[in-house]
Amino acid sequence: MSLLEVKNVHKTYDNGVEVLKNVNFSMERKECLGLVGESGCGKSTLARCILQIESINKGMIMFEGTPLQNKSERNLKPYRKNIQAVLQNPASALNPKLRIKDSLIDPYLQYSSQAKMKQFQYTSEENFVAQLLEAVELPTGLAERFPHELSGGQKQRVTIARAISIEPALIILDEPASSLDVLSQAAVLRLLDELRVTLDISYLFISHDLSAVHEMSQKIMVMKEGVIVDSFEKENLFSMDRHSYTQELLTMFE
Ligand SMILES: Nc1ncnc2c1ncn2[C@@H]1O[C@H](COP(=O)(O)OP(=O)(O)OP(=O)(O)O)[C@@H](O)[C@H]1O
Repeated sequence: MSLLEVKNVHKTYDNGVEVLKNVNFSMERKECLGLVGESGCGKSTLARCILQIESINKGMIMFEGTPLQNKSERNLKPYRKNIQAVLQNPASALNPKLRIKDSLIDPYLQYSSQAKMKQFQYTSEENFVAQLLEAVELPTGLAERFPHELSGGQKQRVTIARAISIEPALIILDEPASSLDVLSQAAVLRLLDELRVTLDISYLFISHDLSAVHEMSQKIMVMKEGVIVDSFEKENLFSMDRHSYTQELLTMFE
């Protein structure tokens, strides 16, 4: 059984614009699936539909074989624990009024009854926060600070630490490094790649940057105007039978 299955998904916003058109794909455990496409093609809408923040008009989104739509918030809780997200802007993901330690402990407090922990052991709040900061290569001294006292790269590492803290099966990474400078981008992507292997997590890695997607993913999907136009194993990116749009994106490949 696949970890995530997206079947014939259509999404139209209230303004009548059809943003997702018959989207189909599945994801396996421990893999990184890349989704690339230009701005406005519907990538973040798809992410929000999988996260059950946005409803779909047609189709099905299944996690470990169970359809997620039409579930009550109470019945969705185990899935919310298992599908976490790291988004583009870390500043808006962190509560400015909370110290880093309080932001880090919050998902565990919400989901501890659902969390079967393998990697991070909760013995005390201080120790748990220290394990998380260490996992994302931040000094433990940052625990007492507020978000505005951290750099963009450090803030994004904190949001990654929050996402992994409850050991989800899947993390949706929506442009996780795009707001950072080039050096921090590379460092954050390397960290994410290492964490996926250490923690046995799957990623849906969403980006407009084909080279970053190629670097991170085992499989790649290409989206254009709400349609998955191409889908292939990473090794086949340069193959001659790629869709013309993938070939267009390849001309910008760094
Ligand atoms: N809440 C909304 N209501 C109406 N239209 C929306 C809404 N959110 C997004 N859209 C529209 O849906 C389309 C897809 O947007 P989406 O954010 O999913 O694209 P994207 O590929 O993630 O783009 P980007 O990389 O710039 O974030 C765009 O035309 C956008 O204007």
